[in-house]
Amino acid sequence: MPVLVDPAPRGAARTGVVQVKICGLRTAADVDAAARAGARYGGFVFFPKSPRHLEIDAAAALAAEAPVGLAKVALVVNPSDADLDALLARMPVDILQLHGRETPARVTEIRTRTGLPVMKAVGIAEATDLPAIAAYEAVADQILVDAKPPREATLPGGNGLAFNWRLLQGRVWRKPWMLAGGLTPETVGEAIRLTGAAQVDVSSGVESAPGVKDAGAIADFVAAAQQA
Ligand SMILES: O=C(O)c1ccccc1N[C@@H]1O[C@H](COP(=O)(O)O)[C@@H](O)[C@H]1O
Repeated sequence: MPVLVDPAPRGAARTGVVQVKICGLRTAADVDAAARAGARYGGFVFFPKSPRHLEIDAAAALAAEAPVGLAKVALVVNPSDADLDALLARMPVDILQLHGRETPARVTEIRTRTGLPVMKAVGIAEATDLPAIAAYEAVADQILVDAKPPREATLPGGNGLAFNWRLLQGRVWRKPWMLAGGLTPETVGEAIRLTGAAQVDVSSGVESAPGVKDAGAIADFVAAAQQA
């Protein structure tokens, strides 16, 4: 599996087909639905408080059967070295998604230690949150631009919450980035048009219940993103 970097990552001047990540895959049918729909990335969540959480062996079994074209993204939150060692000893992972309070120094450490591409999530609610993206693009391979979770939220992501996409208009970053946060088959086209995102990520927006993926919604989401 080659390192996944979008050919035209630098902001609004998007060219080519939008690449899609379907996050929170929990069953073989979910993996199949994502791959058949044309998703580029499949996300596996390792966060026990999430309805999408998987034990390592369950995720490893799904990952082993995933088609080559679907990059396997392991979503972890403030992982210790021991957590990472345990995960990577048992599961083939193409990209690590860091979705906690990992500092830029910790991102560098994890990238060096694991040798894997790292995608760092940055939460956005207002313009003052944007400078964090620059700090992380210096050290991560990709940035996941997500909605900032509300203070009372149990999950650091996967809350089905969108942010004001206009905040990203005209912004240019050096590294590839992916738009996330409350996207749905109905809204992803507008989100892409407003932000110029070349990559998008969804979890709640393609579910019939928390943690239960809907194959039809996955197909609709990927089609809408690719047609935007
Ligand atoms: O999906 C989860 O349960 C989750 C848990 C902990 C951290 C992140 C999580 N999901 C990520 O959040 C964004 C947005 O998700 P949504 O589409 O708004 O539901 C996405 O990147 C997921 O990978």
